[in-house]
Amino acid sequence: MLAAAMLSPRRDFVVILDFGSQYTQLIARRVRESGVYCEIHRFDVPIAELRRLAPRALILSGGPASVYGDNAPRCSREVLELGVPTLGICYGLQLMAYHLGGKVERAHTGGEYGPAAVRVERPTGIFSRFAEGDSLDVWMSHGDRLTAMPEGFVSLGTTTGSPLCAVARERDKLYGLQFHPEVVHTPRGKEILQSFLFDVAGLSPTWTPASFVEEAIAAVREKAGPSDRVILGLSGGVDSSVAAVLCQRALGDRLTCIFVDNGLLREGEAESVERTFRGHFHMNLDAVDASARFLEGLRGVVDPEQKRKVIGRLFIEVFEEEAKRVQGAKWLVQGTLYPDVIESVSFKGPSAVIKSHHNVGGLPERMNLGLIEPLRELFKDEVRAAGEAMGMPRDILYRQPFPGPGLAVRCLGEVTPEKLRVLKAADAIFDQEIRAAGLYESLWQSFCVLLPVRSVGVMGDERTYDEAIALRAVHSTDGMTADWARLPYDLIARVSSRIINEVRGVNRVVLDVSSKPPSTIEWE
Ligand SMILES: Nc1ncnc2c1ncn2[C@@H]1O[C@H](COP(=O)(O)OP(=O)(O)OP(=O)(O)O)[C@@H](O)[C@H]1O
Ligand SMILES: O=c1[nH]c(=O)c2[nH+]cn([C@@H]3O[C@H](COP(=O)(O)O)[C@@H](O)[C@H]3O)c2[nH]1
Ligand SMILES: NC(=O)CC[C@H](N)C(=O)O
Ligand SMILES: [Mg+2]
Repeated sequence: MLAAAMLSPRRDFVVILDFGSQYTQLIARRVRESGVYCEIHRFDVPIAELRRLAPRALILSGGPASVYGDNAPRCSREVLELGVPTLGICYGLQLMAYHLGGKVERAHTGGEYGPAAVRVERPTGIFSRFAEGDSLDVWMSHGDRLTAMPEGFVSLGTTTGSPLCAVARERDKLYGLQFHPEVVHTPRGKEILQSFLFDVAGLSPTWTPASFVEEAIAAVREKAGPSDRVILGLSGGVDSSVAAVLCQRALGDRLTCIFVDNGLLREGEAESVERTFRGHFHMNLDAVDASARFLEGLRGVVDPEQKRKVIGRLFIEVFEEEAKRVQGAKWLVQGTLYPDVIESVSFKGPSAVIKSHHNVGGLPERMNLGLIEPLRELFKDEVRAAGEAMGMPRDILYRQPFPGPGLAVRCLGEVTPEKLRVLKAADAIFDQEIRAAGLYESLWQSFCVLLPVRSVGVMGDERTYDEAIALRAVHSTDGMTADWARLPYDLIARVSSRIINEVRGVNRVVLDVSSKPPSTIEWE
């Protein structure tokens, strides 16, 4: 199903057609940062659907193909005849030229990849915030280029490599750029996008966290009607926490949150979730202590994928049992975010399974519950902003991601109560020191891993033969790639000596200095 069929039309709203650029999400981010709601749709969204969506402006993304290529993704020419202000970026510009009678050719010079300087010739439309003769630093990434403008177009600016790198047919509000205004390497790119949104398309910046919260509450109320009961799997992570607070505002007592303590959470985590959501937010919270059951299920299981499968299965079992106890629940809330929605409509090929990630996805079909996904239009930072608009505390909104299978994938080999005790204690020390050093929020994740190795040490003149802890701290923007964090030596030294001194059973601490790829963030 297309995303188009799932999200709703609004007044001040932009559609981005995706031709496969690696920067498409970035375009969306820039538009939203400017206070305008936008959605990404596939390049071949049917024209009738596009009319129904009724965007106030269109942006055509870049893409790896060449417009005359056999399998080139092309939207229909009618898209350019909707009378909607349209900005084509890179491939998007080339496609405009293709449809409107311009000419695109492979550059003999081998293309332009990297920085370039655009000289502004005509400071109008998307260039209206500049002056004639200004030189703009921009980022290029293309092998094809426009060699003849379509009828009625004029040039707004040039570079030496692409004499036609900013063009317009102003009477139809059609604009094209060969360079990428959405990337940070085009420092004034945001002004160009904002000129397009506000000056050319006449939009207003109405997409604010508060307006989103208001609309989302209304939408949840409408979906659940006047009396339906609703359940939500609460992990204490950012997404489910924000979804919970939002749904509580919408539904009050009709919402029940189900929190599964699988015994694989960080030290103090279960207590903190109960304190925060039952105590502070006064929610109906069903906290199930299923730790014994998970440990029993994990007994003797060593293989990482097997562990993940056992945990996933038990999770669903426990959740289903609890859900049944909430009499008459008709809806399940999930914290699906916009990147998940985009992922499910993108045209990428199948990829290899590295780890089977799990969450409660998959429950609805089996449970006959309707789905409520109040965050499905949002990027992560917008979820946080929505949480802030609802007055949620920073320590919930800015927490590091924590995997569903929890400490089980950080306790290599078989998971036992004794190993969990050691891991939790070591991890709590690392966490305290990272926070005390003021580094918690700047790191994507920081945690301990208990290795399945014992080594010899000497403590108080006695020989020890104990466990080893690895410290893992990474920087990342999305978890897809990561680099190990260069933590200060003094901090590492303090953590190491505290863990060895304070955690019985550990006599060695090592540092993980691998990036992803080729490693992964978690060890299993
Ligand atoms: N221990 C748990 N108890 C109940 N539900 C859970 C638990 N762990 C995960 N879930 C459910 O699985 C979903 C997916 O988990 P995931 O970790 O991706 O998101 P999150 O925890 O809400 O947010 P974040 O991505 O910030 O960790 C959660 O939104 C929640 O509904
Ligand atoms: O919700 C989750 N369920 C899972 O099963 C899971 N496994 C890994 N992760 C998190 O995903 C990111 C990338 O992890 P890896 O580099 O280890 O694959 C990192 O942020 C990991 O913590 C999970 N999250
Ligand atoms: N970044 C792009 O959109 C590239 C467009 C086209 N494939 C080119 O090389 O010119
Ligand atoms: Mg989580």
